[in-house]
Amino acid sequence: MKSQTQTFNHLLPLDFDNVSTLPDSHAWSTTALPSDDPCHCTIDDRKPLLPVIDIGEPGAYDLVRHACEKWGAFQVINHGVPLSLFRETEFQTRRLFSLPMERKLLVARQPSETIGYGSARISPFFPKLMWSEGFGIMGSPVEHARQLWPQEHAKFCEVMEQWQAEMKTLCDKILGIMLASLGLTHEEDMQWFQPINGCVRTQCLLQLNSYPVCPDPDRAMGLAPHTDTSVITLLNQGNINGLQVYKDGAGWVSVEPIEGALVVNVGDLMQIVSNGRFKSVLHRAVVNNARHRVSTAFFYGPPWDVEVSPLRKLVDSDHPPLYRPVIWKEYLEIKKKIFNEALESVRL
Ligand SMILES: O=C(O)CCC(=O)C(=O)O
Ligand SMILES: [Fe+2]
Repeated sequence: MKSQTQTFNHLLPLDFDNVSTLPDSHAWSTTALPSDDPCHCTIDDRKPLLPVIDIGEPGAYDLVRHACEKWGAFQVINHGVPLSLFRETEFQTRRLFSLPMERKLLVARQPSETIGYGSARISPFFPKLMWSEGFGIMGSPVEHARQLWPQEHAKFCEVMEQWQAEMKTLCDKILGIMLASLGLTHEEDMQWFQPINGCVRTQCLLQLNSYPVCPDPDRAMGLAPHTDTSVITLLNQGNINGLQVYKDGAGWVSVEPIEGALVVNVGDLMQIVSNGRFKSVLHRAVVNNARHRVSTAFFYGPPWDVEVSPLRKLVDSDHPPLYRPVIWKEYLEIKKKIFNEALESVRL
């Protein structure tokens, strides 16, 4: 009975609108708290800032390589995605999360699935629950949207499909820049990344995240520390502070929101294909007691059946392969079992 209740809690978020104090289930121990670190919520002058890169500039390749090696992340500007679409996507995201809990539960995510409404998928790996709720979309969200808004779902679907299309095109481009920055071309070096009829075959997930106003943000966690399983992730974090990335030697660094910028995360698969040159960034989201924050994360990866391994040209006698070949589907299963230890477990 007890374990059933726990599983239930891990899947379904709290009805945050009806909670005025932080329940014990969501109160993190002091060692895991965001506020154990001076960087919480404010930008600290002593901390380095996550690089902001204009990908239209000729020097972008070197900056991208440097950022991926040193941080595993950067903010991208001048990427061509219209600001109006950023606003519409945020509007539709807020519209979804502001629905009453009974309605959101109509599209609750099943335990083995990634799409639908629920708690953070990483919840089972932590002793406390997170102050957030999420909604996963793969391709058309129409089935779920129809249940959420029997009459008025067309606009939500249109905006989310347009956002996914823009994110996919931009990921194709950014991955091209990342490979080129290492002296590689996708045609020769990364076979799954070859466009067929002008289109790269990929498997992507759009995750909408919501972090309601929290009565006790210093004792709560929005999204606990994790690396993304993707090749790369494009995150629109909106205009409210909350995202933090971990940098060796600097600790947790807040990522300053910039209107119209997107955060690019190097994911686990990119760390594998780059043979450890690019690092999968550890990151988390903290919460606040004043403003409801939403974000959208677009996880970009190859089709499930593709085998991923360190790219041939990055391996030689001085640089032996650091990771064994792994099929993406298999890697996801490993991640579901051992979470942040997954990368280490495929290391040679
Ligand atoms: O909301 C954020 O800033 C972070 C989201 C994130 O890391 C994720 O969805 O994987
Ligand atoms: Fe993430």
